[in-house]
Amino acid sequence: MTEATMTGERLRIEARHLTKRFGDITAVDDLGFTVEPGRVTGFLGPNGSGKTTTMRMMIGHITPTSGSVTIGGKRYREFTDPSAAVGAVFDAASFHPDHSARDHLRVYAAMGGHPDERVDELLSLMDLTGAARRRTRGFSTGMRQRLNLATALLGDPRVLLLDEPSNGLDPAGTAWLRSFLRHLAGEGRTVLISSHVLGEIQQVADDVVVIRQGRLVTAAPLSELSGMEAAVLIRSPDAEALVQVFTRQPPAGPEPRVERIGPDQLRVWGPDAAHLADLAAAHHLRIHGLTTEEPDLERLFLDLTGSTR
Ligand SMILES: Nc1ncnc2c1ncn2[C@@H]1O[C@H](COP(=O)(O)OP(=O)(O)OP(=O)(O)O)[C@@H](O)[C@H]1O
Repeated sequence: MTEATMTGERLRIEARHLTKRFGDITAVDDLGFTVEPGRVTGFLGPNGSGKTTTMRMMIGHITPTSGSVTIGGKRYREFTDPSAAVGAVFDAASFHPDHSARDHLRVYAAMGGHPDERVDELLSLMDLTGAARRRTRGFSTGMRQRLNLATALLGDPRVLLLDEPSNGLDPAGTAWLRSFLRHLAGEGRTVLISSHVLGEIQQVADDVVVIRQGRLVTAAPLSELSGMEAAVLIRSPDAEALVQVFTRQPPAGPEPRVERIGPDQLRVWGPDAAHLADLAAAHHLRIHGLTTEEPDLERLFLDLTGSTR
């Protein structure tokens, strides 16, 4: 039986053993992950790793070879009003060049049974009211992206899927998109955004799902991923003595892991810079430089996905 999507419903996406083969190519390979409502999830992987194929399977554009992906426990086709459940933006979305932004939205609104007022609401929300009557052929990439987004939002969906939405956006457009997505997640919606560059989603994602060659590499909160890398770089003429102190009399809190990276340099993971400096001072050991190294998430991502830069 099918049911209408209720306002405020929280819909979790669940992929189980999801697999898609195109002839000899296995684009998606036994993939399992969940995407939680109320959060922004980054879907990451190098070019050709299967992100678009996976997202197209979520909305029934592509049929899985085996396994399943459900939204709120249902397959996309089981929703009586799919546009109220899921909105999707794919790169390839195109507009009739001679149609205005308003015409374009009206066509889609009519198809989905949405009133014309919704079109004006979205034009305003997307800051396109001023361009509503202009033909889309003259639209900038940013305007096209916003029109794509408006189209996906016509049914006020509880789940939003965005495939590489930052492509071609300027910094202002990217910042706007980030705050908009955060706002949608704050309303309990499920937001999945794909990218092949971690930096693009690092500032917006709560969780990440990383894939490589169609297989899951990791699925975790972004904070856990960054936690793996935090380090303090210490320059000291007493480096050897510091190693002894840190390993034999560790400070309270996380246990230090120490790497000697030169005669007078150490890298320490675990305790923060203040703890390490206090410990050195307590043992009258000299510190000439102390830097907290921001975790290089991009490096980590490239390592995880086996890419190079
Ligand atoms: N219709 C198709 N027929 C044959 N092979 C396909 C088809 N669609 C995708 N593929 C192949 O499946 C693999 C995964 O492609 P997909 O587009 O899903 O990856 P992606 O991670 O979205 O990449 P990108 O970041 O470049 O968009 C690739 O090897 C691609 O060439």
